[in-house]
Amino acid sequence: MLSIGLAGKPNAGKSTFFKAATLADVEIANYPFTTIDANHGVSYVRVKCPCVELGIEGGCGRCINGSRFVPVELIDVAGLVPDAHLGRGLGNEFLDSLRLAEVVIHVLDASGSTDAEGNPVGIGNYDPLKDVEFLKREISMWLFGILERNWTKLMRQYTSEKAKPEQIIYEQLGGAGVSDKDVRWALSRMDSDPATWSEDDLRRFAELLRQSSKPMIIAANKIDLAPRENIRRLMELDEIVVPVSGAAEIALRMADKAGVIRYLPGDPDFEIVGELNRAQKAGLDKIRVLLKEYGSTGVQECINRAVFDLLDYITVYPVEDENKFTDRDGVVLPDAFLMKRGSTARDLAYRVHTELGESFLFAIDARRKLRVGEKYELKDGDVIKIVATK
Ligand SMILES: Nc1nc2c(ncn2[C@@H]2O[C@H](COP(=O)(O)OP(=O)(O)OP(=O)(O)O)[C@@H](O)[C@H]2O)c(=O)[nH]1
Ligand SMILES: [Mg+2]
Repeated sequence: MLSIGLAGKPNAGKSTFFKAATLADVEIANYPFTTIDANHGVSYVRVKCPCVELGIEGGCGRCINGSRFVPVELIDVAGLVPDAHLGRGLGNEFLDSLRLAEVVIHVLDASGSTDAEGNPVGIGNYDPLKDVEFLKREISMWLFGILERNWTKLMRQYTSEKAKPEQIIYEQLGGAGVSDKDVRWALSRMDSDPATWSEDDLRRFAELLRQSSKPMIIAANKIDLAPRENIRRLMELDEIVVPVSGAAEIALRMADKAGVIRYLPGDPDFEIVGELNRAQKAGLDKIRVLLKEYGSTGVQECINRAVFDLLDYITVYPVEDENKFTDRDGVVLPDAFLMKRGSTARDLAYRVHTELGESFLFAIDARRKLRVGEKYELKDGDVIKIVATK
């Protein structure tokens, strides 16, 4: 499953975001290092279900009013402080939790109520813009550290055994979730032979690897507390910044679960359907004002943008019957798969089952009832039947 890391300084609201997005019961508190061991959980991207466009009567049964939720893994990492890569605040161990993450949501306390180390200082007493860059540096220096440890040996291997540098570097970084494509891309951006690199060159290379292997989106969290000026300044940055209130999302999801409101993650509003006491009503009224101003709580938007904008994934729907859009048992649109843009019909076959990939003959684009070959590039929302020899 695709993995998304939640990272940032202590007390920024990572576990709150995690709880909001997974409804897992995790510890949340207003002091640094509440989380020590990373939390892993399942959250979802929200997509438009094809059953609406396909005119399937009564819907498909797998979506809620045309919104389909496709699972992704979320990792709530312990708080990172500046110089974490040198081991400060157990930083190295904490950074290791990001190994599996393909993309990072940088949870940032936009209210300015916590300092660089996550200590509470009162709203507006810290400039959140100061936190924007530090996480990139920590992650790239962590990658640098992994490379530097064996660099001399690696380069000796490269020059004496004439091994390919991309292979050697990839193997060294394999466990850090860096792909061979990331390594090739970063190498292509360097203008000299790795054997001649200075320490600064290696640092620059590590930052390129970071950009490629752990792209980042900023969740400007605690918008319910934040001075508007902070949000405005963050939004002006040359970064993807999403205004977020993890706390508001938890309140809405819990109220929905309790049956007092109707709310779907990512919705711009909610409907009150149950009995509320005065305090609950006041709390929800406040959240409604926030939703009006920002469009949503931002939690779902962060997850969606991380997966679709940064990682460039698409959603495809394999079926067995191209006319009824069902599987063998008659279930309509049974599965939704997240795949990298550029994936082919054959890649989808492999994804469904290795055997299906191996015995692939052709595929049928079920929307157009059109036969396509193995190299057919899948499009977002495609409904595909695979035809194989077995
Ligand atoms: N008002 C408000 N408070 C929030 C929000 N998100 C988190 N908080 C509060 O911020 C504090 C820290 O939240 P956590 O989720 O524990 O933060 P963390 O980043 O996981 O912290 P560590 O595990 O210590 O690194 C808690 O008091 C939360 O209630 C938010 O959107 N709005
Ligand atoms: Mg935490």
